[in-house]
Amino acid sequence: MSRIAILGAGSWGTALTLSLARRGGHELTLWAHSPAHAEELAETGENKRYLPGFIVPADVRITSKLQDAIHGTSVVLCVTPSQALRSVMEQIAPSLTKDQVLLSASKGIEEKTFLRMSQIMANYAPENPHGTLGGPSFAQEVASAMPTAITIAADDEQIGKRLQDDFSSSSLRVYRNEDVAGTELGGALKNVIALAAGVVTGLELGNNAAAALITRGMVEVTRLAIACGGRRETLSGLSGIGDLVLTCTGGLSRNRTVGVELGKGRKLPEILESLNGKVAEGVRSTTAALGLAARYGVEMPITEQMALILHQDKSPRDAIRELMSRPGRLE
Ligand SMILES: NC(=O)C1=CN([C@@H]2O[C@H](COP(=O)(O)OP(=O)(O)OC[C@H]3O[C@@H](n4cnc5c(N)ncnc54)[C@H](O)[C@@H]3O)[C@@H](O)[C@H]2O)C=CC1
Ligand SMILES: O=C(CO)COP(=O)(O)O
Repeated sequence: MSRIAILGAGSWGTALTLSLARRGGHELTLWAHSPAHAEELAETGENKRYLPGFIVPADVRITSKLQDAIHGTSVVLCVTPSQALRSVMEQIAPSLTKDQVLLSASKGIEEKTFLRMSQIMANYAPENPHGTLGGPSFAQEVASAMPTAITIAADDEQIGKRLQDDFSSSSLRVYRNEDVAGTELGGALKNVIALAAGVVTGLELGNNAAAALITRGMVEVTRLAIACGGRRETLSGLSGIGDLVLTCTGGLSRNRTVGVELGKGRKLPEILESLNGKVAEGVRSTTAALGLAARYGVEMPITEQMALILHQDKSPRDAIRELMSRPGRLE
């Protein structure tokens, strides 16, 4: 049995809580950022705002107090939006004991520092074991117990095996690897490409264009991940091509949806407003991805055009035209 704190009661934190509860054998605490949200969750069991239609079992403890949430747990699962992880780590670091495993399930890169989630966790808790959870996994489908395969990466093999066992169930198949950097970057960078795939769909450019975008997107994601220390095999796996395909083609993706709306000509602030507090990580990870690309001298033409659309109001049609008119090159 593990005592697990789930930090983040958005759709993914809630879906993982439901999945862990269904597996059974754990003591679970779910932390919600807002006290009002925690109160509503504790009272009704339903996460009406972020994952309506599912009931969190009554034996899952709900709290809005971070110290209470992590106290006495063996695993601390961080599932906040990426840009909020630093603030959570700052608050919990003084109370952590060295044996508590820190596992991130967020998919983003910190905007100002270009750091991955595990690097932020290691900054605040260098002696704690840590890992990351990735792979193609829409929260609604996991919450519905639809068959899903994910991957958990941890540098320490024994920790990885323990986490694999903790999360595995009849509807959640968990693979394992030791490439934390590759797994995190696969998850974060696919969001940028999903925005671009959405743009292509919103512009009604056809299936050929979408397939080209996904394929060339994968090339630049892989290039950067490898430059940052990731392994090519990881990018060919669930947290690379698996998550990229899901997010670029699945109607449930928030990132793809933002791209579709941009392609249709709507403006970013208005689109973000209509997400009603739900996070589309790619919007802020695009800048960080470009920062990393510059640091490592990696070419990322799709990411570059996506940044111009998002942050400099470039017309999506002009961005695609520019991608199409790049000089011919070897594949
Ligand atoms: N929803 C999904 O299907 C999946 C999401 N993820 C990742 O999980 C992470 C969390 O996303 P979702 O659960 O989808 O979020 P969401 O979009 O459902 O909800 C946003 C969450 O952020 C919280 N929040 C807002 N400001 C905060 C702050 N300052 N500090 C802490 N929390 C704050 C809100 O209370 C809410 O719980 C993201 O990195 C996302 O990429 C990963 C796999 C699947
Ligand atoms: O990461 C996801 C599925 O694996 C969810 O993607 P979105 O954040 O685009 O909804």
